[in-house]
Amino acid sequence: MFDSHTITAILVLLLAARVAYGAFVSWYRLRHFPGPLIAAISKLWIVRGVLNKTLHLDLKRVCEKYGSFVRVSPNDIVTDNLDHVLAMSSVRSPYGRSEIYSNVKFDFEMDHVFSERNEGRHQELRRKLAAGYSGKENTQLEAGIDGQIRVLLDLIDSKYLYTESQRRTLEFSRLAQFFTLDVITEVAFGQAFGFLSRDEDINGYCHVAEQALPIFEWLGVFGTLNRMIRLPGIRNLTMPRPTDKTGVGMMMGYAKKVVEERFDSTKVPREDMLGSFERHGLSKREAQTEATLQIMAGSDTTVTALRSTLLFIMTNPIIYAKVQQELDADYRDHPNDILTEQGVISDAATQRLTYLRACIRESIRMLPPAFAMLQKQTPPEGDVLPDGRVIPGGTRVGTCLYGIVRSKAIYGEDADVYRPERWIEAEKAASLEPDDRSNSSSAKAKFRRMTQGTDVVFGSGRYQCLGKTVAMFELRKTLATLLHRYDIVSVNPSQPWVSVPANGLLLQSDMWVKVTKRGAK
Ligand code: HEM
Repeated sequence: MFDSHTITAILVLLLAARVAYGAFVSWYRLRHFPGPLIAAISKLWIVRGVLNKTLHLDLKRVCEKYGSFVRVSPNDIVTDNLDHVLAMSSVRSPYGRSEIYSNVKFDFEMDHVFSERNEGRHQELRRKLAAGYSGKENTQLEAGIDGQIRVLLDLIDSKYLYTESQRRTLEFSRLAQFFTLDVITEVAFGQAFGFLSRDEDINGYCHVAEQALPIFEWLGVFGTLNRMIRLPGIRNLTMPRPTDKTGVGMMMGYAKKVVEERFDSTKVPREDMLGSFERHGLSKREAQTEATLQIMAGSDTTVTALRSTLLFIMTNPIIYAKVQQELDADYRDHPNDILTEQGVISDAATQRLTYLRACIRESIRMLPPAFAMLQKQTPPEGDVLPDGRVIPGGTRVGTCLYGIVRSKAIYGEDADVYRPERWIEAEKAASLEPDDRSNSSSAKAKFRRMTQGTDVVFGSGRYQCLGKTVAMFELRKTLATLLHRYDIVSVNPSQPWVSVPANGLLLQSDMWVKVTKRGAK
C-alpha cells in the first residue's frame, strides 16, 4: 500500500493538475483575443483596477496596447470599437444584456427597466415609460425644474454669497447633490424630497448611498456573491426595504407612498411623468420600482455633469468669459423672453446658447458621468467579427468608454484637451458641405462620428438612457442660470475638487467655491 507521503504527493499532483486544467480551459475559450496574461485565467486584472480606482483608464490603456478587442477576464472582452458598441445595442442586435445588469436590481420581487434581461419585457417597459421620459406628456417638466432652480438660487443668495461683509464660501458638490435629488424627485413624483429647502442630507441618504457604491462594485465583479445576497432568507437582511429609514429603501418607501396616493382609479392622471406612466399601462407596483430607479439612475450621473461643467468653465478664464458674453448678449437681445416666471433661463433661450451647449457636451465627453463597461452578451451561436474572429456564445462584451470619448481618431490630436470650440467648428464645417454619406472622411461624417462617440455616454439603441432629455434639459437651464447670475471661482485652484470613481460613476467632494452676484448686464 502507499505510505502517507506518497498519498500526499498524489493529492498535490491531482490538485495541481485540476488547477492547470481549469486555467487551460479558461484561457482556451477566448485564446484568440489578446490581453494581459493574468486576465486569461482570473478576474485579478479587473480586481486590481477596482482597488486602484483606475479600471476605466486601465481599459483604455489595454485597448491602445492590444487592439480594439481585448480580453480582460476569462469571460470578458472589452472594446473601444464604436461601430461594434453601437451594433451590440442596436434594435436588431442578437446580443442581450449580460448578468451584470441583474446587479442593479434593488427590489428582489421585480426587475425594473434597467435590470430587466428579458428582451420582450424590457421593450414592453420602455414602451410604457418612453412618453413620460421624453417630456412630451409632461407639461410640468420645465416649471417643476424651474421651481427647484429657484430654491437653489434663494439658498445661495441667503446663505452662501461672498460679500464684503460676509466672506462665505460654498461646498458646491454637496449643494449640487441636494439639487439634483430634488429635481429628480420633483420630476419623478411631482414633489421634491426637500434636501435643498432643509439644506440637509435628510436621514443621511446621500451618505448611505455613497457608502453603498463601492459595495455594489465588488458585487458586480463577483457575481456569485451578488447572487448569494439575493437568496431567500439572506435577502431580508441585505436588500433595501421600503420601511428603511435611509438609503435606497428610504426612496422605495417614498415612491410607494406617492404612487399609492397617485394611482387611484377615481383620479384623472396628472400631466406629469407618473401620470404618463399610468396612462401607458404601467401597474402601480411597476411604477413604484421605476420611480425609485429614476432617482438611482438620474441623480449621481447628472450631478457629475453639473459639477464637471462648472469646474471646466470656472478653471478656464477664456472659456468662462465666452460663456458669460454669450449669456449677456442673449439677455440684451431677448430681454422679454430669456427668463421664465421663476427668474430662470428658459429652455427656449438655452437653445440659442450654442457655446454653453458645446461646453456641456465637451464636459460629458471629457468626464463621462457613467463609464461602467455595461457588458452585453453574445447570443448562444456567438458572433463573428469583420476580421473573422469568433466570439463564442455567452461571452460578455463591454464598452471601453474612455477609449471612445478620448479617441484621437474621432476627436483629433487634442482629444485630451477641454475645447468646446471643437463642436462649433465641426458642426459649422458639416453644415457647409453637401450631404454625401459615401464619403467617410467628409466634415459631415466627422461631425456625426464625434456626436455618436459622445452620445454613447448615454448608451445607445434599445438600451439608450431614458433620462437623457431630462438630464440635458436640467443641465442647460441650471448652468445658464447660475453662470448668468453669479461669478463663481474655485477657492482652492490647486485642488478644485476631489473626484473618485466608484462602481462606474464618479463621486465628487470638497468643491469649495466663492460665489459673488453679477451686476445687471
Ligand atoms: C448625465 C446624466 C446621465 C447619464 C450619463 C446617463 C447614462 C446612462 C447609461 C450609460 C445608461 C445605460 C445604457 C446601457 O445599458 O447600455 C442609462 C440608462 C438609464 N438611465 Fe440614464 N444617464 C443620465 C441621466 C439619467 C436621468 C436624469 C434619468 C432619469 C430621469 C435616467 C434614467 C435612466 C434609465 C431609466 C435607464 C435605463 C434604460 C433602459 O434600460 O432601457 N438617466 N443611463
